[in-house]
Amino acid sequence: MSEAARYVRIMDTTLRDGEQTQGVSFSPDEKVNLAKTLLEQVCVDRIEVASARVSSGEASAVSQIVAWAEERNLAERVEILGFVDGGRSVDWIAGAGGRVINLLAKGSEKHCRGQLGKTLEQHLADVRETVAHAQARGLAVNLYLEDWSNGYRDNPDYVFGLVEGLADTGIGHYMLPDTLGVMTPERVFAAVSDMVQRFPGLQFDFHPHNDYGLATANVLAAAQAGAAAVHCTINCLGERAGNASLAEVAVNLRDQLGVEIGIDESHLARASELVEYFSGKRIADNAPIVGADVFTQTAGIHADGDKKGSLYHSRLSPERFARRRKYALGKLAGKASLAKNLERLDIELSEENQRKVLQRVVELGDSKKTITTEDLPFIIAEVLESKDYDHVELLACNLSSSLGLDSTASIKVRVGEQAHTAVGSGNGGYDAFTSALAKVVKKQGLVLPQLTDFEVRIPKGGRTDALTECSITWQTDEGELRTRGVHANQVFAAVGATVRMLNILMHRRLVEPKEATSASASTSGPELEPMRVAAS
Ligand SMILES: CC(C)C(=O)C(=O)O
Repeated sequence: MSEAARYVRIMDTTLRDGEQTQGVSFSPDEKVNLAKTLLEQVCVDRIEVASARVSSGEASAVSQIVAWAEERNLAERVEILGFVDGGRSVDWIAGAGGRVINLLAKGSEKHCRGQLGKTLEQHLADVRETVAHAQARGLAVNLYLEDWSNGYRDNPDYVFGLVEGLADTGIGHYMLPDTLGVMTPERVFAAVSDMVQRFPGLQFDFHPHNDYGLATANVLAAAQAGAAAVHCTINCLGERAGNASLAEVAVNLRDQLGVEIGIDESHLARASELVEYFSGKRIADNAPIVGADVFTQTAGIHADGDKKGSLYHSRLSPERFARRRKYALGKLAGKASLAKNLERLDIELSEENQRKVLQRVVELGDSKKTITTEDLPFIIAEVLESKDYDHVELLACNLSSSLGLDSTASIKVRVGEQAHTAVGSGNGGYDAFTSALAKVVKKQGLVLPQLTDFEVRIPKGGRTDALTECSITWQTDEGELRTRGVHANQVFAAVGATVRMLNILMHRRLVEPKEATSASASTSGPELEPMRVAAS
């Protein structure tokens, strides 16, 4: 069979190994949602969702996932880690409705002797008994050879003896973990090839760890050596340095090895985001495929190449992952970066005004500010002294915070031509401010949009007098909007970002429709709807 026709299965263990990431614990509901995403949207072949006997919450998560999977004929693709423990794991898994046990056996003689105090023969007998018990209770069995990487290196005969001694048991997959993430691609290739050739009738999985940062490379080596399946996790979660990133594994198997896989790449970024929310572990902005910035061209020369016909083309196009190319604005930006951003905002500027705006963008970049596409209209407004984004202005604001009492805010805000005052209280200065602001915007028949992310940063170095940058993401009727505010006081940075958001939304509602109307030469024009920026 040619390499291109070979199908390599992917087993995702975000919900088991991923939960062994320090500080990560998924609730049963989160597990159910992630299981659905993995099987139905990302389309991995198998998922490992829990370790047996962990808790009653875990049993409930397994039951719910399996019940959902049963209805869709997917239950055989849901696996649970279990132990050689006199049948207790088997009973726990069967009791929760599970259909597959991934049984953890000792893949290294050192562990077998040192941890269990047993010989290979004794361990084999225990494993065989557990396998028979699992099968009697209707479970399919896969077998992990724990610490196989070191076990194979130190005493391969022990490993061969273990596999040979189980060959007649009907075990589905023999799973070869690099438990401590110590292998190199060359070692993985040699060792997996040896196992595959020595036991031609068996199916081997490779289970990586990323301690040396080689997990993805090791997975590729295992696939090349003939592994039937490889393991990975979303966002590279997993014990210590993690497992291997599903997104990286998927694109490399496809693009570098040309093997077939079942993954739907258009769901990778969304799944990664979901895991970020549920795990509380943010990924780096430059994480391949799923990081926030990996489709952003920063250098003006790259933007120029794109403008002149995709000269910097790569197979990793953002569209492939349902994402969008962005062009960063900062001190490295050039005319083409600005042009691409203006295009996205549908703004046309004369050559002269583009030159002025670019100059300002570079100046701001020089003072280390990051500039978002959404900032651009403000820079344009500032540079061209346009009043376009001058719908709302905070004229005065007094915030007070104290221990044991609510914070209070007293504000004076201009909306259009009119000044309004309001007071509010809340849990912290910003909460108090938004409660006062909500009263002002309510008078205009508006509600503030939902805030979905709030990030405060200071420049590296951590001076207490540093500027603070607050980035807020809002869910508006027209999609996500991110605005920034910069101030020495972090609450006022957030206040700045909020006023900016209101100006953008008011501009969209009050000015852009009018422009569209006059551009289409209508004399009467439709009545403007009252602005409702989002459901509260
Ligand atoms: C628990 C086992 C299967 C594991 O994750 C490993 O050995 O890496």
